[in-house]
Formats: sequence, C-alpha cells, structure tokens
Amino acid sequence: MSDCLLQAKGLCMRFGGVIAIDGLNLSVKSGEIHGLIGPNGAGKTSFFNACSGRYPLCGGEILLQGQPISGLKPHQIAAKGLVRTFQHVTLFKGFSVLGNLMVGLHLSAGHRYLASLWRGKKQSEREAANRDKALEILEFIGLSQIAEQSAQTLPHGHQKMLGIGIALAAAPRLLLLDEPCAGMNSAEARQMIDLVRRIRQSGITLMLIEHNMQVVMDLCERITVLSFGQCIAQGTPQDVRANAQVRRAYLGSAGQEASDAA
Ligand SMILES: Nc1ncnc2c1ncn2[C@@H]1O[C@H](COP(=O)(O)OP(=O)(O)OP(=O)(O)O)[C@@H](O)[C@H]1O
Repeated sequence: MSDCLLQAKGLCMRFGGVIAIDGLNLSVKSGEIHGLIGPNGAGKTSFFNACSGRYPLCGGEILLQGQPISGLKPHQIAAKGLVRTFQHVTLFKGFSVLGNLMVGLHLSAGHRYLASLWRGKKQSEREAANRDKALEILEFIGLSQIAEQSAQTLPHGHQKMLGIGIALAAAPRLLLLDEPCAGMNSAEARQMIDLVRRIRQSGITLMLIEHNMQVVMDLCERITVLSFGQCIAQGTPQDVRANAQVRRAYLGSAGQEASDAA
C-alpha cells in the first residue's frame, strides 16, 4: 500500500501467560487521524508499546514507511519519526513550561531537524535556536502566554498539551497519542481536538487511543477496533458503528456510547 505509513503484520506480544496482542494486522495511512479503540485490556496500549519499542514482540513485524522498526530501541524509533505520548504526562516539575520544552528539544538533539539546525553552530547560538524553536512550539500548542510559569502549577489540560509539545519537539512523522482527552473537561477537550487537527494540518499523521467515543467519531477518518488483542474491525466511523461484532465487543461498556454517537 503506497500511502501506508505504519503497518503491523501478525503482531504478537505476551506478558507471561497473558496474550496482550494476538496476530494483529493493521495499517495507518499517511496524513490521516486514526483512532484505536476497544474494551479495557484489548491491547491498545500494548500496541503503542510495541510500535515505540518499549516492550519486545514475540512475533510479527512493524513497518514504518515500509522499513522494519521491530527490535529497534525507543530512541532509534523516535529518530525514524515515530513518537508517542503517554496517558500520564511526565514533566520536570521544577522547570518552567518553556524549560520543559527546551529539555525535550535537547533530548531529541540527535534528531535530523536539530542536527541540521545546529551543525557548525556555537553553544550560545544553539541555545538561542533551541529557545526559538521551543517558543515556536509553545505558540503552536497555545501555551506561549504561560511560557515562564512553573510546570508544577499547570492544570491537567495544559499538562497534556505540554506533553504533546514535547513530543512535537522530536519532529515526528507519526504521533501516537495515548488518551489525549482523558480527565479533561469539555472546554479542555475541545482545545485538544483543535490541536490534534492542527497537528495533522502541519503534515503529521496521528493515531490515538481514546475512550470518548464522541471524540473518536468526530476526529478520526479511520478507526481500528481491538478485542482480546485482535483487530475485529477497521474502517471509517460509519463502518465501525455499523459493525455488529464491534457492538457486541462493547456491550455493557462503551457500546451504548458508540451506538449513541451514531
Ligand atoms: N506490563 C504488563 N505486564 C503484565 N501484563 C500486562 C502489561 N501490560 C499490559 N498487560 C496485559 O495485557 C493485556 C492488554 O493490556 P493493555 O493495557 O494493552 O490494554 P488496553 O486496551 O490499553 O486497556 P485499557 O483501555 O484498560 O488501558 C491486559 O490483559 C493487561 O493486563
């Protein structure tokens, strides 16, 4: 598939006797916002962990732009353009918002963008370039007004936004977002949805795990549904809503919500 950015083929992941991912096949197309949904324990986070190199696979392979990435270390996968966020953001609480982003930029300094930016520059010039880039990202994620505020005092929604800003500092081609709207009030969730759309407009492909069905149905062009580590449906929101197996897998949990969002 020529427009396929990420492809998982026959993926398996186990934790002792627990099969977290069971022969999973799925693909993410370049330029789309792709939702990953499924009941609790379906294997969604395990899939992100597999893609980002956090845990080893026990079978199958993952291709990014047609190149195998399975078996690479997380920083090597990030350098190839696949970057993830976590459900719970880890920030340097003693640093400012800007400081956190600058650390993020330093950590991904081996990456192609900064490598080209920094080549041949002196330390002071690098610092200035780093700060400019951090401010640019803060403007993009809508936190430039609070650049000097301590990260410790940030409300939950802003912490999640900053976590995404730090991920953007690694200049991803594909950004995996783990429950970006979790724990947010409706105003914060609207800001997050707007940010996700703007990230896509900037040329970055996104895949997101999200339990809020309304968010998934509004935001995603395609959706993959997992159940017991397997893909039980992949398609447009309309396809997924109409799928009887999806409704059964969700019965009694998010199923009613999924139907209601139709
Ligand atoms: N580090 C781990 N050690 C042991 N078992 C794990 C680990 N991570 C995941 N699992 C198990 O793998 C299965 C899939 O879990 P996973 O967290 O990927 O599901 P999920 O779809 O993300 O669920 P949720 O929506 O509740 O976050 C579950 O049975 C879980 O208990």
